[in-house]
Amino acid sequence: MSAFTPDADWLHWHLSPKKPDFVPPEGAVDAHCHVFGPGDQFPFAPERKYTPCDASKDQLWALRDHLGFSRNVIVQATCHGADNRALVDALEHSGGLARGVATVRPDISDEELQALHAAGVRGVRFNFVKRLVDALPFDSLHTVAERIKPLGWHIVIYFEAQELPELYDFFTSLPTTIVVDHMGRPDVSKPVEGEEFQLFIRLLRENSNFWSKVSCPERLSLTGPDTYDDVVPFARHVVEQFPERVLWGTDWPHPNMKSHMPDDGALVDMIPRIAPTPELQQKLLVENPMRLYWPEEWEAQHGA
Ligand SMILES: O=C(O)/C=C(\CC(=O)C(=O)O)C(=O)O
Repeated sequence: MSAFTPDADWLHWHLSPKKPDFVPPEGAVDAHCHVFGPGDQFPFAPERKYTPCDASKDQLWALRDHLGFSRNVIVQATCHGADNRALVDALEHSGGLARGVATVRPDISDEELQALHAAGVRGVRFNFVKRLVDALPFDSLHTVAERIKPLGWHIVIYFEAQELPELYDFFTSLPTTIVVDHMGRPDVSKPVEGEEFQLFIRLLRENSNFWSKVSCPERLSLTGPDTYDDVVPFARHVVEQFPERVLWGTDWPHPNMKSHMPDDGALVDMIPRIAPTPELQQKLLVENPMRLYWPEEWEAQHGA
């Protein structure tokens, strides 16, 4: 039993997701997911803005296998703050099949950075979503960026589309590969060719170090929890325009979902709708995440 009580409106992840009709290619990577707690072993951060249920590494591995995936990229969520112990524990018990994206403070020691790298961390996350976190000042984030660049790490950024204009110049000043969570959370009531989403497309087009996850239709859709039809054009546009720089993830255990809880198997079945050819699926699910998170292994198998 966890030492923490989930928020009263917390939705638990889907306990019996369908077996996907879509069979992912061999070596497919779930490139955005989380582990939470268990709270009595890995306490949630005092500064958190939500309290989740526990969601263990073993439950994540079971979902991976059920969906037909082979590897995970586990992303530190704000409920754990800069305490990466639950993440590191999962990485150290993954048999090399998981990599991590941590949250670190500017004053982290070199020894702590090296230990995170040894565990399998390959990036840090900058979260700007106000309901989740009070973001650090730009100069502090620049300090983190300069500290992690020598390790070859990248930076995952999470923001809402309406904030992109004010964040744009800061983002393009960062010195590493940048991965945008969930396409920058577009307002899908607006057109793909509209000003708001085209600013995001310009960010990717004019900056070859920028990647995007085409995940989380369940967070973005206004048409409800069946097919997320209104999100498909946005994700498909990004995949077709930037096939070498896209990633996909389940976002299990789907923190802070309020309207419904998606079936992870149904999320997998959306992949052919946003990546309609085997070549695009191979890049999205295997080549791109392997190049970013397991580059040595990928280059050993396929050349640089
Ligand atoms: O899990 C996600 O990608 C999205 C989240 C949670 C999150 O990012 C966090 O807690 O760090 C959200 O929109 O509430």
